[in-house]
Amino acid sequence: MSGTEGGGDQAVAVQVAEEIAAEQRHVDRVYEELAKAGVRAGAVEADGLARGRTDRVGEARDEELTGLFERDALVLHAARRRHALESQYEGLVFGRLDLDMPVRGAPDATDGALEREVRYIGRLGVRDDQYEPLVIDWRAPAASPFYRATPVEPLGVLRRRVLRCKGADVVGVEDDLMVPEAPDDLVVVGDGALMAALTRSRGAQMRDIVATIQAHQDEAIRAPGRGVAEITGGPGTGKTVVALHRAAYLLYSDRRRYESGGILVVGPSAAYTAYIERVLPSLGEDSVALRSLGDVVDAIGTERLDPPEAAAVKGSLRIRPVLGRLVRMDAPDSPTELRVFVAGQAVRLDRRALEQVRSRVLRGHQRNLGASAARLLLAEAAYRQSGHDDRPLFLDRFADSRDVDAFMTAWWPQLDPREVLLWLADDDRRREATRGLLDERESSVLGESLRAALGTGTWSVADAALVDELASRLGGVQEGEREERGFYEIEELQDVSRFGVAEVQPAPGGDRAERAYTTTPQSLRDRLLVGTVGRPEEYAHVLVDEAQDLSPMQWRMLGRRGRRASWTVVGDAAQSSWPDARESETAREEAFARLPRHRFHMDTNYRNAREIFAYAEEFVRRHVPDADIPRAVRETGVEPLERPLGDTPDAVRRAVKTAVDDLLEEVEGSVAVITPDRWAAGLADLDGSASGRVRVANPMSTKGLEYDATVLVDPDGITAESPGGARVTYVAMTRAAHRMTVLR
Ligand SMILES: Nc1ncnc2c1ncn2[C@@H]1O[C@H](COP(=O)(O)OP(=O)(O)OP(=O)(O)O)[C@@H](O)[C@H]1O
Repeated sequence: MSGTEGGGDQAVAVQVAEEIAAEQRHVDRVYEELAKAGVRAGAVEADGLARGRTDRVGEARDEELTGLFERDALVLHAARRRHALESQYEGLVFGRLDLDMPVRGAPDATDGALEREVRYIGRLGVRDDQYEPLVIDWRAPAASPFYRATPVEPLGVLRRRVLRCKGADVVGVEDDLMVPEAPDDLVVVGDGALMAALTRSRGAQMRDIVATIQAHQDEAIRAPGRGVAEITGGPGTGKTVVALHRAAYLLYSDRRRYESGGILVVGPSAAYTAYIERVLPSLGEDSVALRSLGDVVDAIGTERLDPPEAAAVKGSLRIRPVLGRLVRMDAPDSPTELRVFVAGQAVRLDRRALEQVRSRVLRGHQRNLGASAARLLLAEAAYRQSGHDDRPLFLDRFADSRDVDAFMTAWWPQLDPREVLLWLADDDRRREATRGLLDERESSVLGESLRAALGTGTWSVADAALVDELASRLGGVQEGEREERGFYEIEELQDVSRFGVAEVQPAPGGDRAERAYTTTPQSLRDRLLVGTVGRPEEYAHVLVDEAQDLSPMQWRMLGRRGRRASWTVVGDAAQSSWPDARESETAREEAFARLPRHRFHMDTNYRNAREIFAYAEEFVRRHVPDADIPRAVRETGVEPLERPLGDTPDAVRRAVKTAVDDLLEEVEGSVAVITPDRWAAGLADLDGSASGRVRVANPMSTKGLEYDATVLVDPDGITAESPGGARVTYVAMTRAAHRMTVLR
């Protein structure tokens, strides 16, 4: 404790209580105003979000702010209705600045006249009836000294105070002094808010860090919206949490652009999206689309991972020409010649003639959009072959012919990209598609992986990018040309099985005329084809986390969603699990086109206690000499424990159980058992034990996550079985905040 002279603990406690009481009075006023604003806002809530756009820097003019605060109050009202703005530790108001600012309106700021100013900082801005600011949104320019001020460059700040609130109650204050001596009227209490935040136990979900953003993090958060912001740094340096705050900042700074254009946040797994999903709502923002990599493409949605060898083939750019061949192939059961009577004349076009027509059409059209062009070219070819003497008449009859209609349906069907991908499960087609492009082994691994999709009724995460690529080459399925499959007549249907449906149930609700139906897919194959793959939705901003793991094909998939977007890209090469970094880099550059780059490097590890990170550091230096090593800031005085693993499943289980029980005693929150697949089965039942505090996870699925404590099972086994080898083990070693036990 500093700034208090003499006096015992009791005197300090009294002082702290007084400070808390004073802050409580302000917080109470804020909530009162909010309640009033809520009533005022009711009528005009709808246009709240449409108002207010600020991209200015520096001091804002009052009139500008009025619009903003009003909007914020409205937005808050709406947000509260939706989420009741749940606040775990820091509430709506979390900060206070006491500044010495040049007297306003003074003829010359250099005359040294200063006046004291107090600003409260919160998740959203609130004004009173007189439009006096009660709380400033953390993203507003006027709030930036809260994050940027340092004792070296105080920016006018004397004291920065973090308020800890539970709901509407102030429960603590933590101060940082920015000047050598506190002025007499400013009390300074606490040990600093950052350490207090870092020592806390971690919940099941990531929290916002709005009260303790550090200056170098703030630079990345407030970086210009255009172009590509690249955030790099080692484990636990706050890359993810900073990127999420940046998304909230972008929405604030240019709401019109980012709210209507949309922000897409992509992470490695569903566990990751579940882990981060509360951060943005806690900042009052809920208009961001969170997706895992297996869930980016409509109608796919999967978490199943291919074996590493198959994932490597499917993720590489070398698969593109294979897909190119598929798009040109005959559909199964396609006719090999055209025989029709047109205008009294027999016509026959053989396979070669048909192929020529197809090639010409595909040069200028996507396949699903080329049927009309193909029909015109067929007509010309048929006319030439027929020797008919009246060209217009012949072409006219050809256009009207029912037989030609039937032929076209069979020869140029609308192709669902998923069905086309499944052609690779057929050995003959697969060989034809991969000949000279993939080696024997790669080709057969590819075939097996699609048979696995058919065998399980689920796509793999890598398949999503292939379906997306095929969809962009084939063009959207033209509904009019597709066989009618409307469910409006389904009640009359006796046999629905030919639609791939085993059971049809009227969905609850809705009147009869527009009643919807839920259907139970019939076979595993049909399950793969549920829904439709539409055009990719495009976004104004795309934020990619764990970017080092994206395959080149996945970069292309995201590129299609960000053709006009700005980007935030987060990653650490040393944690990469993708084998060919250079190929990935190429695809990534293509996605960013020529956008300007802004690079931010994070070098402080806020997650791992220093003792835990030292253990991981020693490991990674041996295996990845050029790893980006951050500096851990917090000590616990407790070294990671190393214990023997045992060599039978029973012995392993006993060792894990003991380690878990010990850790449950030592930490308050979560304990994860991170294990290679070979021991996973024997440990599965520990998952969810101790009232959900224990998690059993495989190393890949812990990417981006953190726990209070971890039991790292058989690190050598993890290295041996992961395609990313030691890099994946490094990920697993850097998940624990407070304690780690290693069984080897
Ligand atoms: N300024 C801060 N104040 C409080 N906590 C912070 C701060 N910066 C980061 N943290 C905490 O540090 C932890 C690690 O952050 P995060 O997961 O964003 O790191 P990361 O760089 O993405 O890690 P990794 O690459 O290992 O997944 C989180 O618990 C986060 O809340």
